[in-house]
Amino acid sequence: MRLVDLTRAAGLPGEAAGLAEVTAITADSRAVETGTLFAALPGTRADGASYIAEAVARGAAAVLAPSGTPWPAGIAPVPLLRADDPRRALALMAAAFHAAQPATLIAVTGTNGKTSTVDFLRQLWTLAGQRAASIGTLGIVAEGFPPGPTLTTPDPVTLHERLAALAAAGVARAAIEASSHGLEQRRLDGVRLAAAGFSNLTRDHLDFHGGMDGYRAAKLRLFDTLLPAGAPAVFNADMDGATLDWLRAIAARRGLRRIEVGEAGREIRLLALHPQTTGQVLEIEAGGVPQTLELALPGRFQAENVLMAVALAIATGLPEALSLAPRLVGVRGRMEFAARLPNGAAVYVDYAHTPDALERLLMALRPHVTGQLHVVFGAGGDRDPGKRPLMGAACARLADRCWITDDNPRGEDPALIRAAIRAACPDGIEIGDRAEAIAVAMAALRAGDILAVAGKGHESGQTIAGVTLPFDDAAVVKRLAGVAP
Ligand SMILES: CC(=O)N[C@H]1[C@@H](OP(=O)(O)OP(=O)(O)OC[C@H]2O[C@@H](n3ccc(=O)[nH]c3=O)[C@H](O)[C@@H]2O)O[C@H](CO)[C@@H](O)[C@@H]1O[C@H](C)C(=O)N[C@@H](C)C(=O)N[C@H](CCC(=O)O)C(=O)O
Ligand SMILES: Nc1ncnc2c1ncn2[C@@H]1O[C@H](COP(=O)(O)OP(=O)(O)OP(=O)(O)O)[C@@H](O)[C@H]1O
Ligand SMILES: N[C@H](CCC[C@H](N)C(=O)O)C(=O)O
Ligand SMILES: [Mg+2]
Repeated sequence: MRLVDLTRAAGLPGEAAGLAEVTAITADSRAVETGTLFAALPGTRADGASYIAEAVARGAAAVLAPSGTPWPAGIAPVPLLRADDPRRALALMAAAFHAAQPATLIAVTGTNGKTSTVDFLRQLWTLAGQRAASIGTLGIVAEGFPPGPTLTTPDPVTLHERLAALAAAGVARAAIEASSHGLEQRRLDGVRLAAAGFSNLTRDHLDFHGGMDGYRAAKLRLFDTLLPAGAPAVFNADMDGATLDWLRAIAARRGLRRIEVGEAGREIRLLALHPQTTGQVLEIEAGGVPQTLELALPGRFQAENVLMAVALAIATGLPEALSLAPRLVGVRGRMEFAARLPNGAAVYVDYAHTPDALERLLMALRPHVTGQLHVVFGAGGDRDPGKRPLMGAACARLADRCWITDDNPRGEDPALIRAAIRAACPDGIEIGDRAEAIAVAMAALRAGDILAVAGKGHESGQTIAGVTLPFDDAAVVKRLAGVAP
């Protein structure tokens, strides 16, 4: 592709482009080959500008860099494109380079519920006989596609290459998770969105965003910058009032088609929720019509995610979405039933790794407990340390027995992470080794008890001191329970 066409797509002046041809785009100097456009981005650990010389030596056809970046001394010149917002320019260029995208693309953001909601959307479309994909923490889920990388929101170069491949394979519908990191880093700026959803905003990722205001602002970009005017915007009306007010104001200012779901919802209102043995019956009012909806999924948070997915599907042309919802099945690692012990006690695996998610999970399990509710949990290293005592407090308040263990300590001392949790969960029993903690907790279960193994959900590895070893909560539970995986 001609460099000048890429600069145009990114809204940059074209003079620097000359006659150069671009055969690939990357933000990683190590992946540069002859003809590649190298985006030199300042990051959290390194500055891409310091790799310009290496990229040129490898044959870069052009370089994209932040405004003001000097050309390194002694390096043969190639076209240098300077942008005030180089990450956005990169995303727009990647979109132009790969061109095709599924016609109906929906983005879902919020602290919790993104993976579940995009999975439910893919399921709804598939149940309706349409080829569909979901993209996010579980990778790319689409028939015939490998899962690929598992950032919640992929980098724009990978994303647009995959979106084009999906479109070429006839996948016309896709739902994608918009993480706050992804939105902040402009990973989605080149995506042509048909609709977007916002589930909730509670504490997470403050290490990256500095505070709740920065975290919220990153998520609001989906609505104030990325979603085209007139497009449907679905909000869970039960989220915190401050964020909902922001969203409503943005929707009004930008002419978005606002749709609200939840107990306080307008378009789909949740009137009552009746837990059943393995699922729940919802009383709802949809489009002003009272009706019941039977779900094969337990837990109020799952009901909220289903209503969000249904509203997004209806808003983008699937009127039968509500009638398909009873056929939705659970998402890997999200309130996943893992095993029942001979005495009847049940074990669930879930991805709750924030204070709110733990609270919602334990509240969802409580109606099913006739004995005691147990939870095995920890907190990830190299992530917001402030959430650790809050996670401890949520478990201390809502579970009967807490087992504090390691999640992914990454580069941190696991004992210090556990101590930070225990400060707010003093009765928690500390067992660092995760498999041992699960085994001890399972051995303590009596008839009528439920154990939640929280924090790692679908994850297939545990990262300790920077090394990831195979570890799968559900597999450990099943092995201990003597159940086939
Ligand atoms: C904090 C963060 O999001 N970092 C992501 C970001 O890295 P970065 O820009 O900070 O990169 P850096 O290492 O400082 O390097 C700066 C630049 O120099 C380049 N470089 C570096 C070395 C070299 O030899 N040559 C070279 O060109 C790098 O490619 C990069 O462009 O861009 C990288 C490439 O796309 C990502 O791999 C990396 O994700 C890291 C691994 C990560 O852990 N991200 C997590 C926190 C994340 O994004 N999580 C969210 C949220 C999950 C949730 O919702 O819970 C997600 O969407 O997954
Ligand atoms: N709507 C919700 N409200 C509150 N908690 C939820 C909700 N949906 C899911 N959860 C909790 O959060 C966990 C993660 O859910 P899910 O993977 O769907 O969220 P996510 O937003 O994709 O998370 P991540 O940011 O890690 O990708 C679940 O296992 C559950 O404990
Ligand atoms: N996307 C989240 C996942 C957290 C999962 C949990 N197991 C942990 O390691 O903290 C993050 O990177 O913060
Ligand atoms: Mg996710």
